[in-house]
Amino acid sequence: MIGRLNHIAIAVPDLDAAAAKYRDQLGARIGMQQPLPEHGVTVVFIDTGNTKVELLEPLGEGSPIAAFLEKNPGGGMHHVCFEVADLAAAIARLQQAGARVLGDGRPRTGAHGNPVVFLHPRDFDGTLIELEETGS
Ligand SMILES: CC[C@@H](C(=O)O)C(=O)SCCNC(=O)CCNC(=O)[C@H](O)C(C)(C)COP(=O)(O)OP(=O)(O)OC[C@H]1O[C@@H](n2cnc3c(N)ncnc32)[C@H](O)[C@@H]1OP(=O)(O)O
Ligand SMILES: [Co+2]
Repeated sequence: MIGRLNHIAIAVPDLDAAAAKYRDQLGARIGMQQPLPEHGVTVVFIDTGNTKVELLEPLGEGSPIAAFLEKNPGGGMHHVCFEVADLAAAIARLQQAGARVLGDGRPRTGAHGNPVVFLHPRDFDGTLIELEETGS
């Protein structure tokens, strides 16, 4: 069911500082900062060729990454995102198996304009998983 690894997300306390490190020390190509208030985060994507890194900084009150950064003030690996061709079918299969789709269980529009959902980390060995419908 899952396809390519679309991105690995890293929560950071300071997005400008993190992006500068990837650019200046790792020689990475840094995308534009995207504030996504509907997701409570500001993101920067880094294209590594075979996948992407998503740097995440909290935005606004009640950010879903706020508690994570309180526990990990220096930042850390936050989630992995896999591509799926049919998100509705994936959700049905996961819920049938007892996995929890976060929020109201319905897809939202993610940073790439595609439908996304998140799966509870306790159901996947302590890893928060994002599924993104890419249609391929
Ligand atoms: C920009 C859009 C999009 C994209 O297109 O790429 C994004 O990536 S947005 C990214 C941010 N959005 C989200 O993360 C949405 C889904 N996340 C959530 O709903 C919450 O973060 C969460 C997973 C429910 C956790 O919320 P939190 O407030 O931290 O709840 P708890 O403290 O109750 O945590 C429960 C449990 O889970 C552990 N946890 C929390 N976050 C993670 C994590 N990132 N990875 C692994 N484990 C995590 C937390 O430690 C608790 O564990 P226990 O203490 O063992 O109960
Ligand atoms: Co993501």
